[in-house]
Amino acid sequence: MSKTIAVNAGSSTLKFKLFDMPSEKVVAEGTIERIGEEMGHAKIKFGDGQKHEDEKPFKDHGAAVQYLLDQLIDLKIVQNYDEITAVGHRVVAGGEFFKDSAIINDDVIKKIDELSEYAPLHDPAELVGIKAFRKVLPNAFAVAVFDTSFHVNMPKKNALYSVPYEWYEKYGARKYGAHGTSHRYVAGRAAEMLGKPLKDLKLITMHIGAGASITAIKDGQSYDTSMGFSPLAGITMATRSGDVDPSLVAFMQEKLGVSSQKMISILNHDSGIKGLSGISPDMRDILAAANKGNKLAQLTIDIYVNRIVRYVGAYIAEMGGADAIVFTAGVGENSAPIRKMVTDQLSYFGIKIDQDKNQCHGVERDLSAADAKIKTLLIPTNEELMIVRDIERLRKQA
Ligand SMILES: Nc1ncnc2c1ncn2[C@@H]1O[C@H](COP(=O)(O)OP(=O)(O)O)[C@@H](O)[C@H]1O
Ligand SMILES: CC(=O)OP(=O)(O)O
Ligand SMILES: [Mg+2]
Repeated sequence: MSKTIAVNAGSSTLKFKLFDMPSEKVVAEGTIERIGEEMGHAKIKFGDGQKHEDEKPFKDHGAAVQYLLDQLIDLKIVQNYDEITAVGHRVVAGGEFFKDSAIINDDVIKKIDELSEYAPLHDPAELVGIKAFRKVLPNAFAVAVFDTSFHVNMPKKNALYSVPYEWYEKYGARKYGAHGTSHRYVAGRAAEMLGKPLKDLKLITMHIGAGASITAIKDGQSYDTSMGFSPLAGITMATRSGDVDPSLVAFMQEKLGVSSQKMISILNHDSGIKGLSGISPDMRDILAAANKGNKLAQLTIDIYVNRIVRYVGAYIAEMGGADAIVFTAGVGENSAPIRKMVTDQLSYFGIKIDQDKNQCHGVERDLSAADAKIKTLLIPTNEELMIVRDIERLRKQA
């Protein structure tokens, strides 16, 4: 039996799933969290319910990938790397070039490298993973699955900025969005849960993790999304600001006497939940601090919830209604209080959850109250499964 590994590098995490193929049975999976922070955490599940955990710093994604490769052998998850015959990598920015997943070769690597400026927090880290796996698995069938592919055909009226049109023609200045693999997966699951074809549904999928984006899905396709030219735009994130007035950026750049590159770095790394609260980029810490009466933590939560509500409201208007909203990713899957705050504020639209059903995390569940007009679904994302399915699809075509 051959094995396929899906590698998913997020801004603060490295996740993997190892599948037995063709059964798609997950034989090992793990997450390395809090990469780049003072203390990191690794969790690997494998075998018959065996678990391995480590509390140690991972200075960057390179360290995390090396750790993962070492553990595959040390924990005897595989005897030999050759057992893994296919590998899929999540890549955030594929620009307009990658309209679909792609078989990795030197040209594809070069192109991803070129596109890195569109997603500086992600693509370089993902390239580290691609190259490290290529070294130990030189013969594996390797595929890159792009976050942006799902959004690439969104209507131009939603993708373009109100700036000189030639910026788009000459430089590709448009909204690319991200998390497409996740939005695509949860939309498909939502259609199954609702028992209707995806193309007949209007959905709003809220991928709220360390990075976060909200997507309006209509006719089975991405119709609009909150991330922009890069994953810096949209709602408040762990360390990313989300939308800000560009004039403020220029103003602050002058006040702080920093370069535009430094300014973008501050907006990417030192803003969002972390910058507002001064406590932590992690919503768990902010909720705990707010519970103890920390006012800035409470304000951070209020801003965070407001941005989500703002986009959901906008997308209901843009699509002329919605059948369901979907919570997914780290915060969406695990935080009942955030789900409650968001849905409470959306009650005007007939969004209403059952508070008992909401007391759960990480399970697929319809959270809607009996009299809700728009359904609220909780759907744990599974980008890795989508990656594995894309690998199989491309393998058949190859
Ligand atoms: N129980 C929880 N309550 C609130 N937030 C949580 C909880 N569990 C995880 N999170 C949040 O999820 C984030 C990670 O989301 P995830 O989607 O896994 O990350 P990434 O964006 O790196 O893929 C963490 O930064 C943390 O803020
Ligand atoms: C694009 C993006 O923000 O990804 P992540 O949420 O994994 O950081
Ligand atoms: Mg992620």
